[in-house]
Amino acid sequence: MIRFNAFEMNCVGHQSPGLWRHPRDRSGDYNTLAYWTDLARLLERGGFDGVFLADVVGLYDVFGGSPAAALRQATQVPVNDPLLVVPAMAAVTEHLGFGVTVNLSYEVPYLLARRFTTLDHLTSGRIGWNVVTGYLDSAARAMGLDRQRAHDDRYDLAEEYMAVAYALWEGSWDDDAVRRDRAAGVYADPARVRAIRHEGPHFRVEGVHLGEPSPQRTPVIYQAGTSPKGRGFAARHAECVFVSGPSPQVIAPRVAALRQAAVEEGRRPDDLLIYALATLVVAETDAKAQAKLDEYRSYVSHEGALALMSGWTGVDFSTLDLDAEVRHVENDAGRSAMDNVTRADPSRVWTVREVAEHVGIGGIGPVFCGSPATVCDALEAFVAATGIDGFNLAYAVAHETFADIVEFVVPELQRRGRYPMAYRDGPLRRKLFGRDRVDPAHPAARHRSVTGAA
Ligand SMILES: Cc1cc2nc3c(=O)[nH]c(=O)nc-3n(C[C@H](O)[C@H](O)[C@H](O)COP(=O)(O)O)c2cc1C
Repeated sequence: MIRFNAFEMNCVGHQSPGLWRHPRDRSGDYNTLAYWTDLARLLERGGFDGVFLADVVGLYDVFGGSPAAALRQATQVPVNDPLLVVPAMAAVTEHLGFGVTVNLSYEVPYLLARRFTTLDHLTSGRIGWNVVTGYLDSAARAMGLDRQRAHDDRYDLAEEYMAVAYALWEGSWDDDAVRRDRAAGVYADPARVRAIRHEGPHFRVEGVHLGEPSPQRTPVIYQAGTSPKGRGFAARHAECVFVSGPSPQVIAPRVAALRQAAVEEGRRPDDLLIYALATLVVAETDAKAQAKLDEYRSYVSHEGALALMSGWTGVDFSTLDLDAEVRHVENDAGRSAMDNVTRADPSRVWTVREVAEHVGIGGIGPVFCGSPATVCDALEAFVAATGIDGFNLAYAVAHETFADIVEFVVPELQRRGRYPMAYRDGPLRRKLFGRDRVDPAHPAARHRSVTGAA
């Protein structure tokens, strides 16, 4: 089976800088409820596993040393809170999952754990957390730091953060703690609820989790870092992993390394569902699809694309000649973004111009363009070449790109027996993995048997 996620963000244009100017693009309506409820209904009609909401808490101000280009081009700014649109989407759907990005570097674990518990209740167990640590110094400065933590230290902090969150979700309330016994006048049995006690280098927490047990308790954990340190984190914690790169040559070794790392952590290779970034431009015929893509491309903003790339990599692309070759640099921004256009595929050399053109539609992932048959052939070939489980689909034009996928691609994949015909019932984790609670081999499960009363 090939699985689909929709890649979205509570902002304008997300991964296709400049296309907000397209006359049919709706992403400028991101600050209305109808934008999100229409999207949710559409994706559920197409049997998508979920909508994955990206987020950043800073501005893309690396390009030209200022946020001017990002602001001009709506390069992931303005950006609203991703968690707050989830209840509206949940209210109009029954099955769609919600993988929501929250950067833990600037959130208190005790409060964030409660927000996820709240959403797990309100979505009937359809919430997931894309755990990120950020890559923008602008975010760190806005939060009172001089710069962000060093790359690998961010993952160390994340490791401790997860232990606190798991203890709150899994260890504070027993399964039978909530009695709701009207006759006895007992809502919750105090003997079955306890404070978690954590003391580590970054966090000291003593407290009872504020929310009562939700359907999944721990949200489905998503992760998207593929540096060696990021991969280790994913191998321990992630249930779903998002990878991105321009070609199977870049993606395949990352997928193999992730599954191998999961095995080294005592998990099974298929305990990870891996989704690769891609954008599909599809129409009745190859010629019509190509015409559509050409028209989309005429709206691409190169400045916006390079502002994005500069933010992801921490390298100011405005200082480079458009025809210069992109060379590898290591710094404290994201590592995989730079690798994608440098050392991940030594057979391919990228100029700055080529990066701008490529990133302009759907970010750093590939664009598959053509008739339903052509696109489905390409998707099947990509899966066979990489070992991924599905695609994290970006849009060129909101919501037209997803509407085309639901109309053209999903039925063709179903006809080929490569796409689910219906959702499974139950929480997101049951739909994806056949169980409501984390697998016993997952580190969250270790926090289940805490003893001692509050
Ligand atoms: C498909 C995809 C989506 C991502 N979404 C976000 C996001 O929404 N917010 C964020 O701060 N980082 C996001 N990231 C960045 C990762 O969380 C991570 O910081 C980045 O890939 C660098 O990690 P690495 O150096 O371990 O590779 C995303 C990465 C990928 C591949």
